[in-house]
Amino acid sequence: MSLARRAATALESPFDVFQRIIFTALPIVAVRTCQEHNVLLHLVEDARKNHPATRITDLVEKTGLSKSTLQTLLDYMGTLSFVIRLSLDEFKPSPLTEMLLSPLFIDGIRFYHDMVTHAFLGLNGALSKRDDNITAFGLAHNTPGGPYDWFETDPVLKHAFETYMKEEYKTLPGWLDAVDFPEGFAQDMTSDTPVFVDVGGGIGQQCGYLFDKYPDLKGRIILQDLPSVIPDAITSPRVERMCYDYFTEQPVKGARANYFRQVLHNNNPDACVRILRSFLPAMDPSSVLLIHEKVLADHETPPEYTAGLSMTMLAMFNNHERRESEWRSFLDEAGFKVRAIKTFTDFGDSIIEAVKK
Ligand SMILES: C[S@@+](CC[C@H](N)C(=O)[O-])C[C@H]1O[C@@H](n2cnc3c(N)ncnc32)[C@H](O)[C@@H]1O
Repeated sequence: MSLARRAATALESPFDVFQRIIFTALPIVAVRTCQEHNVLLHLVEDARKNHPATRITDLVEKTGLSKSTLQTLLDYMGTLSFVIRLSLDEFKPSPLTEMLLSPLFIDGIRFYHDMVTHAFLGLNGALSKRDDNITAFGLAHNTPGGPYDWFETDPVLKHAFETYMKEEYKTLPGWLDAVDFPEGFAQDMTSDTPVFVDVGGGIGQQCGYLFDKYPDLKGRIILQDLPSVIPDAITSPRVERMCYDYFTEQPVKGARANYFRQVLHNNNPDACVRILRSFLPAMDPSSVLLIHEKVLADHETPPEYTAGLSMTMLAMFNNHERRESEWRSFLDEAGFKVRAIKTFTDFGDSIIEAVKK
């Protein structure tokens, strides 16, 4: 993909480059609008009923949007191949339309459109303030708190975020393809041994991934997150749910694997050091930290997706995705040494295995 993108960029004229930049916000705006007003749903439902096309006058009636608004929106959606125009007044779904109605696209786009895109637009202003305590997210949403505080008052966006976190990586290789968990972390133990603690584990999708892959795994699987998140989490006899603030001492002692997925990239280096140090008293000689994050090569430009996620961290938390040397440096500062780094996607998704020094 990135090769194709570079080839296309090489062919672009200055006029093309300018349009590409100024219309950047439009795909997410057009898709979110068509989702919210059920435009895509009506196209798909008509196709399922074997209607050869959906007439614009029917869409006007069903959505309440005006004919000219629908024409404009659907013209733009057509340029993205998200719908197909058949005539002046008739449309049908493209091969991509139904995908835009799946949980990842509905909730992931809602989360990015309603929350993150505003923060992107606040970034320039926030950086101009020259104050590390001001985030683009805070400025854009006029709030002193961070995104996780915001979720406590906005259950719809909180649900959208949880679905996005659950669904986004399903099509990529998983971390258990890179790590032999039973061999590496589950030897010589009883059913009382804490084998896996998923710290800031959200609704517990990685706990589910572990016990689905290894149904005979012995030992306790523990999911930890904030009190506002745990009630939404997976209910399974295999998973103990626990409210825990990762800035306080880890209460589960001697766990084989303390796993953090996309938790540390929300926190600045000082906060990461504080979080990691809160695990030192809980680590015994068989305990390992498994940090599941992007590990960017020190001297390379990351892929577009990873660089975009890094911009998201900048806008939302004043943070970024980290290079290998940064991970090594603050793990060292927190009292850990890196035992291995296993990278398992083209986007830098990696497991950093770290042990107490
Ligand atoms: C980016 S999400 C990652 C969720 C999950 N690990 C995953 O990868 O799907 C970060 C998680 O950290 C949790 N979190 C934020 N602050 C926390 C804190 N102080 N203590 C524990 N969890 C926290 C959030 O509620 C959220 O579920």
